[in-house]
Amino acid sequence: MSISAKTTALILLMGLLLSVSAFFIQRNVIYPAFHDIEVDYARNNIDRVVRRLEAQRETIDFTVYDWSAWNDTYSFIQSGDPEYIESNLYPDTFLNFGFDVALFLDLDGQPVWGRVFDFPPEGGYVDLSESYLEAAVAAIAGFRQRIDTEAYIDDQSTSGIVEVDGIPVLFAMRPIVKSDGSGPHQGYVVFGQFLDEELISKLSEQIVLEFSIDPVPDTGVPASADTYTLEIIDRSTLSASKIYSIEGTPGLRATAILPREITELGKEITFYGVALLVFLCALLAVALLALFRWMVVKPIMGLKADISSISNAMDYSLRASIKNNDEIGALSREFNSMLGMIESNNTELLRLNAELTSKHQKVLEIQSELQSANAELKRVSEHDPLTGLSNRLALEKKLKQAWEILSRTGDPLTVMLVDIDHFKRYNDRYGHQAGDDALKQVAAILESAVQRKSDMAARYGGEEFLLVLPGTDVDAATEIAASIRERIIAAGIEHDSNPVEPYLTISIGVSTVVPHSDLTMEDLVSAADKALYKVKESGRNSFGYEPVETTAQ
Ligand SMILES: Nc1nc2c(ncn2[C@@H]2O[C@H](COP(=O)(O)OP(=O)(O)OP(=O)(O)O)[C@@H](O)[C@H]2O)c(=O)[nH]1
Repeated sequence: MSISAKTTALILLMGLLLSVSAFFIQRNVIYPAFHDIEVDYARNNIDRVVRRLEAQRETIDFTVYDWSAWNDTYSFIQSGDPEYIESNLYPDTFLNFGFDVALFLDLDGQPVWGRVFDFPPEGGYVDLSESYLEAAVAAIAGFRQRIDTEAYIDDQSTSGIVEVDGIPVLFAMRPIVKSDGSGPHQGYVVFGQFLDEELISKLSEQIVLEFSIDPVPDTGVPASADTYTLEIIDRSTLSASKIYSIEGTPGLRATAILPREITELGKEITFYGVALLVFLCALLAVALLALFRWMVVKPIMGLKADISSISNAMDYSLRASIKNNDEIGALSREFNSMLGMIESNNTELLRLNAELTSKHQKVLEIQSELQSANAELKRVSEHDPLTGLSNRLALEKKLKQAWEILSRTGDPLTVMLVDIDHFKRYNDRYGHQAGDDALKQVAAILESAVQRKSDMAARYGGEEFLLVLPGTDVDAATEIAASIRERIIAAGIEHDSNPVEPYLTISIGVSTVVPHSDLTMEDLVSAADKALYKVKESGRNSFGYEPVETTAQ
């Protein structure tokens, strides 16, 4: 797997991890945070509804307070004077003060005066007293028990919600006292307001929030101030409810249907956040990869191409180009330094090789000279310097070798001892130099007379020569000896002091034997010598044969 592929995989993995992390962070942290904000928002809104209802109750209570601590009301409740009603409590008074129900109760809770009006939106009013007054008194009168008559009477009041013919009525009740707040109290003033659709709609407009109310039966269990009910209706709406309690008694459940804009916003932010992150990760991955390829892969591939071309060309004087001052640049420098070392080693190697070749050449020359010298030494050591024939040393080696070979093959070995007749006289007559020349001439004739490769003509000593003829029997030897004598005569070398003939003559002693262990080489040569002696005795210029006799014989 290439570095590029590994890096791509790593970056993609990191991008994936980042995106997954972002997704889970958005889902488990940000989205729940939005949800909490939405819940707070819902609670705040339903609290606004409850506060608005409470404000409405306070308004009623404030109005009740005005009317209950008024000397005219105090007198009215005692006297029942209709003048008070006619002067103050006509329908418009209801409308102006914002109540629908007005009750003046005596200390026993019996109505001294009471009216129930409805004010339709189209104007005017409807007197509902006949239908609802009795029910309203029955529902409300009992609340006077909540007023503590032993306490400072001017501070006493009570409020509540009752249902009159299925419609909740928000009311306030206070004891009737004198204008200065003193008592004893003489009954109770109650003003109430129908919490009908019209009023709820009006209140909704005021707080810019639609809500609805439902009566809550008094179970006797006080509702907690923090009792909220939140229900998700669908993706875009939720319902928030809270019990509106008065003096600890649950009265109404206020419910608002709220848009889930915050959650939707959270979802959108989560979605777009993750999408943006994924996009940025992809962008970053592409950018990082491009950067990586440009900064790392490209220089490495460049270095690889340089190395390949240098390696293929095997030219270590070339250098890799250094384009960056970073780790890859350092690598290129190291490579170049290594090339320098290789080049220097190569040069040294070539120099050493040339030196070695030259030395080898010299050794070969010396070897050749040595061989020549050896050959010359051998030649000199085995040849006679005057005649060029083999000398005694070579002769003895030859004889020994031929003796050993022929003793195995059973072939005959002939030796001929050749001696120049009266050579002393020749020297005396012609001089020693002429003697040397004559020796050379005789040697040349002897050399040409032995034809086989295995034959040898050697200078035996002085004017004596010995011919060694392996494989030559007596007959052939006799022929050769005769031929040699004739060739010497034919040479016609003047020797006028020779008593035999006026030219140079020779005498030859021949002996032939099949070598065997009972004889020695010396026996053979001795026989030839004996034959020569006999020839010399019998007048010279001839040849003679003498068989071999063992030393023992
Ligand atoms: N010029 C020359 N003479 C040599 C050489 N070697 C030996 N001689 C001579 O050869 C002569 C041999 O003489 P002798 O041994 O008496 O024999 P000869 O005179 O040949 O008599 P016969 O052999 O009996 O016929 C001597 O005078 C030697 O000096 C040589 O290398 N050069």
